[in-house]
Amino acid sequence: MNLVTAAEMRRLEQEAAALGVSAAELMQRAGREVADKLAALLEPAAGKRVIVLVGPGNNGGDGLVAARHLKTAGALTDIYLLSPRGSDDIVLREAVTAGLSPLEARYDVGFERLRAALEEADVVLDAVFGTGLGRSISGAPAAALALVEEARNRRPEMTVVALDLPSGLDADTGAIDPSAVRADFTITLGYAKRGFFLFPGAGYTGEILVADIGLPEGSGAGLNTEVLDEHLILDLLPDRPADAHKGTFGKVLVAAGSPEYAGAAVLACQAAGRAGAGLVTLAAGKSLYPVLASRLTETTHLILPETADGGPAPGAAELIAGRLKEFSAAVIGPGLGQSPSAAAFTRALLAALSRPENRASGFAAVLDADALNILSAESDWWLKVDFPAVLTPHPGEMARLAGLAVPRVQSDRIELARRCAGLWRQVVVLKGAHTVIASSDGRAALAPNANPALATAGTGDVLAGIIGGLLAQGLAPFDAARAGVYIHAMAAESVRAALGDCGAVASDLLGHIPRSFKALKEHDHAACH
Ligand SMILES: NC(=O)C1=CN([C@@H]2O[C@H](COP(=O)(O)OP(=O)(O)OC[C@H]3O[C@@H](n4cnc5c(N)ncnc54)[C@H](O)[C@@H]3O)[C@@H](O)[C@H]2O)[C@H](O)CC1
Ligand SMILES: [K+]
Repeated sequence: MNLVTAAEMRRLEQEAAALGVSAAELMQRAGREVADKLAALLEPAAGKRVIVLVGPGNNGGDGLVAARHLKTAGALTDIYLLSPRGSDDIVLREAVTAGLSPLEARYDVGFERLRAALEEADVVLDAVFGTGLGRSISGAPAAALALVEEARNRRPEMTVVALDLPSGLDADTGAIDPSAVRADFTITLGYAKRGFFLFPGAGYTGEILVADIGLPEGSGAGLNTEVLDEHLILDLLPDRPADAHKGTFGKVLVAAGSPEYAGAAVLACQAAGRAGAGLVTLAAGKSLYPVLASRLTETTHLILPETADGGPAPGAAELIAGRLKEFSAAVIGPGLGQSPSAAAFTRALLAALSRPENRASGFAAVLDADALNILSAESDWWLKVDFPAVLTPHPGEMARLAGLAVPRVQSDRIELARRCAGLWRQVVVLKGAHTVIASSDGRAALAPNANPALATAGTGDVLAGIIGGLLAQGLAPFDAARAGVYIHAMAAESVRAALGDCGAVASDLLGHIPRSFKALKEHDHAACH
């Protein structure tokens, strides 16, 4: 599903106008679509009490058109003008002609009429501000939204529906005005807005419904930001031919683990296998072998010589380099640690991978965790990653890679990931609530959900393994990253459904990975038959 900024939405409206679909016509379609979707939510609409809060601009205009259609559908509809609208306002005149008597804030002393209406309302339709919000909300709009919040706290059965977006939510950044009211539903026009998938805004939309307002065919062609959905992911997943053998599904080399973080190697290897790789080989230090081998039944081992401190010895990377052509993918970093020996090993391994003669065609690697931290210690580090890679930083690792502070990373997640993917010429997976996946060609995708069950040690190792497993099966880096993030999120959702928000651990995800693939394919099968 494409996402837009406010400016992109305005451009689409202008393109529609150039094709003969006027703003007035778009408003009529928008209002009618909003009314239809709201009536479907209310089913039946007849007899339900709806109050439409109308702002000064086109968002308010949409609200007036919706109010008229809701009245026609039998809803007991009130319109409440937060600001005066011009006497030549066609949609206001149409509403009045249809028998709606607008209440006006300017005449409503102490907001008594609004308070009374809110005591009986089944639904509040928030048509105060949309993509034209330009400054902090104050005056009557702020007072009215505060009364909605109060009424909803008193009467939780009252439903708040945002028109296009919750008033006070920044369509581009997800920033929230203090007056913003959380919506139970957001009926958004044309395309969902980027701010719906950026916190704190992501916590204000409620369920998102997209209203088709008849933008011209292909209007989304120039858009470069999407939110992942199952149809997209299904198209990306590798085939599983019946006559397959383990070589069909590729071989992953995992360079991970250290005495302090042995579990990361276990999680990454198991996740790669669970994601469908044909064979997983773990390159880790000799002293770790007994522990890891006891935890990894299906994994084979490339045992590395060690230094006294338990890190990879010099020559360990060359040992791997000599076998690299056996592998279609690698996962480098989980639990490696940042000891001098681990740093030297990582740099040598990346240098070996940067020589094409060492790589199978189509090879790609996931660089995760300590591999990223070790890289970021060097200036122009991206010049040393001269092979296809998927970088999977969390915000702290991204900050170090980009040379920025974490708040700066978090304040501009989509565009920063996109810019860095272009500069570093790699796929960047910026993890966090609504993980961003950016490609060097300018495309960006967002994970559809934000799941606190993922905020625990080791889930990143699992994600790195899943992406490595998909790369091994021949997916291009951007495809493997998008599919991996989506499957990882699906697995987390089913873990949360089974275990709740607290107490799930990363290894709980593993069994849910194949189930997520299965659920996707069964859902597709059901949808097609
Ligand atoms: N997407 C589409 O194809 C269509 C969308 N429509 C709707 O248009 C709004 C955007 O309308 P716009 O008039 O640009 O702005 P708003 O209605 O969001 O804001 C109202 C108006 O208020 C002023 N303003 C801004 N911030 C404040 C503030 N804090 N306090 C007071 N006043 C403020 C400013 O002048 C704004 O212009 C979009 O969301 C859709 O709902 C089209 O109607 C149909 C096509
Ligand atoms: K709104």
